[in-house]
Amino acid sequence: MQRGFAEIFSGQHMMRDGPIVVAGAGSIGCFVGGLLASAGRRVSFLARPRVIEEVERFGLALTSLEGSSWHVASRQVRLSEDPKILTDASVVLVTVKSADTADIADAIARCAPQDAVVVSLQNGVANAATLRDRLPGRKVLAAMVPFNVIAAGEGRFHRATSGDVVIERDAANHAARLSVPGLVMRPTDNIVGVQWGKLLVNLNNAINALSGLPLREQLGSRDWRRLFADQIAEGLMAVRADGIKPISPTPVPPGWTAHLLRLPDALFKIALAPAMKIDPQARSSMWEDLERRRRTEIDYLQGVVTEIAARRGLKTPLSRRIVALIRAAEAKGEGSPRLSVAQIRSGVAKR
Ligand SMILES: NC(=O)C1=CN([C@@H]2O[C@H](COP(=O)(O)OP(=O)(O)OC[C@H]3O[C@@H](n4cnc5c(N)ncnc54)[C@H](OP(=O)(O)O)[C@@H]3O)[C@@H](O)[C@H]2O)C=CC1
Ligand SMILES: CC(C)(CO)C(=O)C(=O)O
Repeated sequence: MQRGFAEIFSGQHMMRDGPIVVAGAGSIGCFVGGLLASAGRRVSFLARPRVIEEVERFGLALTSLEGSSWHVASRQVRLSEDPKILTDASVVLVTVKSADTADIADAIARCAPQDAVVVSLQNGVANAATLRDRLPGRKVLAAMVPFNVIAAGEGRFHRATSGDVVIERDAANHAARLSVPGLVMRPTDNIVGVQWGKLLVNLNNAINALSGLPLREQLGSRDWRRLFADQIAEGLMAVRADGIKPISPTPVPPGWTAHLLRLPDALFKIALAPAMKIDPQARSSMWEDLERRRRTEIDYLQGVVTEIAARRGLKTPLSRRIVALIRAAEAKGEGSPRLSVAQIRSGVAKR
């Protein structure tokens, strides 16, 4: 056996003792990677210079809605903008936005060991497939992150909603290997259903980004919830037309979500408040993209719905309108356009 490559047997698989490398450390990567480091795992961050400077200067101060906190000193993680940091990875956690998946896959192909296990912690339903296409012969696991992370600056990352990560089950049990205090990874035999269920929830990312409101305020208003419900109804119609059975990331089944969202405020609070704990500051990752003048993931969320609809001859006017509004906001580069429900619905036949 080679020095430094102590192999741990688990089931039929072996795992090298190399670090976990977070590929594209931003909100999710710093939070998940930080929790792993705080539990004593060796963690490396492939990150942009601004993130490296922030972590070098402040370390990581991780907090959660439930009141837990963790501090990770900068010396507890290795940081680099050079993909060569992937060279000794045993696990690579992919946490870039969907448009960057192909590029990060190419970096993994060039630099990471062939037996490093690649885990996608991204939203959308196509990232694991992109990684598999570009990383032939490598083990790629899809996972779904249900919680929101706020990047508050100066190394502070706050988990602003709750939930466990769900990860594709594998014989080497990466769900257990990557679970540490504060971070539970639950294995599933149907990650595809889980990802499509999350996609339906993520259709609110664009609505939230267009509104400019915190998620809690937005979801506290029936008009906004009705808009989200109409968006889910379109998404569900498209997804079902493609023969997909989504699994909800919340305790509410996908078929019921739209009905519950349409309830009057008082009833909605009673029905969903226990399941929906949201920090008053939480906003969707797409809102953050608009604010930071970055490309959004709209093509991988509403864009998937409109693509299925086009193929199946279905009408999804609200999804099309929202794609157009997000594209316009990206092009303008002025952050959230802070639209009203009526402005978003303008020109879209009401259900
Ligand atoms: N934020 C959230 O609350 C949640 C996010 N998600 C999903 O998780 C995924 C990650 O989201 P999030 O953490 O918000 O994204 P972020 O944009 O915060 O983080 C991704 C980071 O990766 C960097 N990056 C991209 N390419 C490279 C590269 N080649 N080398 C080094 N760094 C790179 C980006 O830099 P740059 O911006 O300069 O390109 C950015 O800093 C997305 O799919 C998102 O939808 C899921 C649940 C919740
Ligand atoms: C807010 C949350 C957790 C669900 O929409 C999310 O996935 C995101 O912001 O991308």
